[in-house]
Formats: sequence, C-alpha cells, structure tokens
Amino acid sequence: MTSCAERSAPVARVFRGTFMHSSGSAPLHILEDALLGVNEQGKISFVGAAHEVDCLSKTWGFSSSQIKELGPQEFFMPGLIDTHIHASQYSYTGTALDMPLLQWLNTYTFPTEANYKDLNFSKDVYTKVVVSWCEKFCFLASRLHNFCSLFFFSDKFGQRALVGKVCMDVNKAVKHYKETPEQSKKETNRFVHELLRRNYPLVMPIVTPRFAVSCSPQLLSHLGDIAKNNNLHIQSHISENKEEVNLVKELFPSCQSYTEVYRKHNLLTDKTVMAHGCHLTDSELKLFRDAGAAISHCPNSNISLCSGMLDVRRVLKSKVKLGLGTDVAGGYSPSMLDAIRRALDTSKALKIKDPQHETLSFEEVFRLATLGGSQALCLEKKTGSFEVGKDFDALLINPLVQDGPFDVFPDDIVGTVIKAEHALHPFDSAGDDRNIREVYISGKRVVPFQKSL
Ligand SMILES: Nc1nc2[nH]cnc2c(=O)[nH]1
Ligand SMILES: [Zn+2]
Repeated sequence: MTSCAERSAPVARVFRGTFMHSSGSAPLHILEDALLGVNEQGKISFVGAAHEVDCLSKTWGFSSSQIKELGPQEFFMPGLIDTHIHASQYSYTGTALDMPLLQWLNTYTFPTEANYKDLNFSKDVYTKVVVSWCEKFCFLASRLHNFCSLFFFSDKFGQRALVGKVCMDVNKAVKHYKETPEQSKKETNRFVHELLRRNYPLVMPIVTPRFAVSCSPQLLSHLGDIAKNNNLHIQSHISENKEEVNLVKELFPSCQSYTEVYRKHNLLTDKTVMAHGCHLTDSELKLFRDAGAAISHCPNSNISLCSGMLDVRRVLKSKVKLGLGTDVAGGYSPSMLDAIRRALDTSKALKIKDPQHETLSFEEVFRLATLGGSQALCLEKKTGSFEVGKDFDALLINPLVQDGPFDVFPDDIVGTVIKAEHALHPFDSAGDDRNIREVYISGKRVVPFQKSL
C-alpha cells in the first residue's frame, strides 16, 4: 500500500472494494475494502485502505462521488495472461485432435494456415480472435501471411498483445506452405519495422521461428540476429512430444540438446518464451534459468495431443519462469480459466502416477495465470499484479451474476478474508465470461465493448 503523502499525477479513476492478486512472496493477497487509484496514463497511482479515504482524496485530488464502489460480492483480479495462442488456428478450435503432434501439424494445421493467403479470410478470423479473446490479454502467434491485420485489430480493440509472424522454411508435408530463409528474414524485418513504426502503445512484435523441426540453421540464425539487433521478444515451441525431440536430435546432431539448438542461434534470452517443454532434461532447465528464458505451460494442448505432462513443480524448483497458455488449436479451449483448471488436473494426474508428487495449490496456479505470465513475457514491470506504477490491467468479477454458471451463497463470501477467498475458487473452477463484468487494459475499459469500436 502507498502512503498518503506521495503524489505524482492526478488520478482518473478510483475504485473501492476487494482486490485479489499475487506477489513473489505469496500466491494470493486479498485486499479487502481497499481503494485503488488509476492515473490518466492508465497506471496505478495508489493502493490504500478505504479508511484512509480522507487523506488519499486530499493527496490525489478526487471527491467521494468519483469513487466507483464494487458490489459486496465483486472483486478485481489482474487480467489473465495467455502466454501462447495461435490466432491462425482459431478457425478450427475444438476439432481435429485425433493425432499426435507431427501428424496433426501436417494434416490439419499447415493446410489451414496456408488459407490465410486470402485477405478476407484472415481479416474475418483475426477480428473474431481479438474480440472473443478480450477477457484476457493475449499473446498471439500468427503465421506466414496477412499477419498485419492481427496487430491492427489488437490495437483497435485496446488489446495488449505480442504478435509474431510464424517463420518456417522446411515443410515436407505441405510444400507450398513455407518460405526461403531469405524471404522469411525479409518479411520478419518488414513486419517488425512496420509494427515498431506504428508505435502502438500495447502491441509489440515477437520473433517467431515455428520450431526447430521446420527451420533450417540458416533461418534460425537470421531470426536470432533480428531479435538481438532490435532487442525483441522471441517465442517458439520446444520438447512438446518425444517423437519431435528425437527428430530434432537427428536434424541437429552437433547440438547437445533441443534447448542448445535455440541457444546456439541466439534464440534463448530473457525475452524468450518457449511453449510446452514437457520433456526437458535438468541440464536444459539449467540453460533456461541461466538465460532467464521462460516456459509457457499449455496443459490442455499437452493432453489433447497426448504430448506429455509438464511437471510444473520441477520447473518452479529449477527457478525457470513459467506462465500458462491455451495453445489454441492444439488446446481446444481459448479460455484461460480452462488453462487454470487443466494445470491443476495435470498436477493431480502426476500425483496419481507418483504419490510423492507435490501438487500445485489453487493459489499457485492463479499466480501462474497472472503474475507468472507477466514474468514469462518479461512484462512484470508493466502488468500482472496491482502494484503502484504498473498498468491497471484488471478483470472485474461478479461470482453472483444472475443466471451465472454456478451458485454462490452471499453469506459464504462476504466478510472475513477467509471468506473472500471463497469467491475466487468457484470463479476459477466453474466461472466463465458471464462472471467477467468488465475488463480494463492499461486503465481503459475495453469490455463491455464501446459501440464506436
Ligand atoms: N501445439 C503446437 N505445437 C507446434 N509445434 C510447432 N508448431 C506447432 C503448433 O502450431 N502447435
Ligand atoms: Zn503452439
């Protein structure tokens, strides 16, 4: 909480109610009857107790009529951060999950993604993607063609996003769906510079080699150079399935491990997030930790494609940064609430296999979906929790919404700190969009949508 005395810029919004968020020291903090101020730049100016209202209003120059009061059962939580999702696979979400990874890519993914050459098709899908995913801040992995419309729509709808152009120059199954290393380098440079030139406040480029199987060493080197020269984020896939791991060993015989392939090409940095990592060895986890690179845990996809089960406890003990991802369409749900549930399920399945396994707590998974995601994307100074100076990225949750997905009995959730926690559990376990009354990104309310958008 901030003291009453430190004032910088005037506040634009003040909220009073319950706030739930995480920190490095505790997976869940519940601030009851708190006041939170947001300045005109969308940053959190102060977090204080409601009984300090007189002092805070004098310091920050707001009147009591400006305070927006939450209902007794409502609470704010940080926005859910999806650290890995394929915008271009949105059109077949929930279908075609009957094959293991490499066959699935060849049979469904590559032919579908090749259709994005059609500008109308790509615009149609990308608008729906950004609108339907607005309950969280996405991290969108785009593909070879027409990716520019994706960052345009992200900006238009006030979405925070890292947008990548998928790069691949090896594709034996769908031969027309690939580029040469030179084309891929040129297009990535064009994409990066166009996006940087537009200077969108919340949309940034991310360098995206698809994965080592579909990239030549030459292409990996080009992409590593682009990321390094422009200090960019990097995303890819790693050690998702055992067949893929063995194939990478064959394709890159001079590298000690899959992780080494990326490290050698300057693609393992503190701004790297790699999806999956189910089969990483201890020495690979050490490479991740040393580089400050992160893993995106995508449990729905890992189960749906029978890829493996990531031992999150082991990753956390190795001090590797970790967030959650939906990995649509390998994962069949674009909801981060689903990712939370599947992460808990996977942790429990590991316990069934090995009774010594220490399952993740509900609160730990909540932290992975919020603060963990911001750390994985190297955005923890900007978002992920309600700290002064961070952007106000938040969901306003009403567990008692009429005709909602579950019943909560008001007497159970109003009152003490222990009881307030009981509002979060049913939302995370059984809630859905109906419970998300409002979404704020960088202080701006983006849901419900404004008609002018
Ligand atoms: N789940 C998943 N894994 C991949 N590995 C390489 N490409 C992909 C993809 O599109 N989805
Ligand atoms: Zn993926």
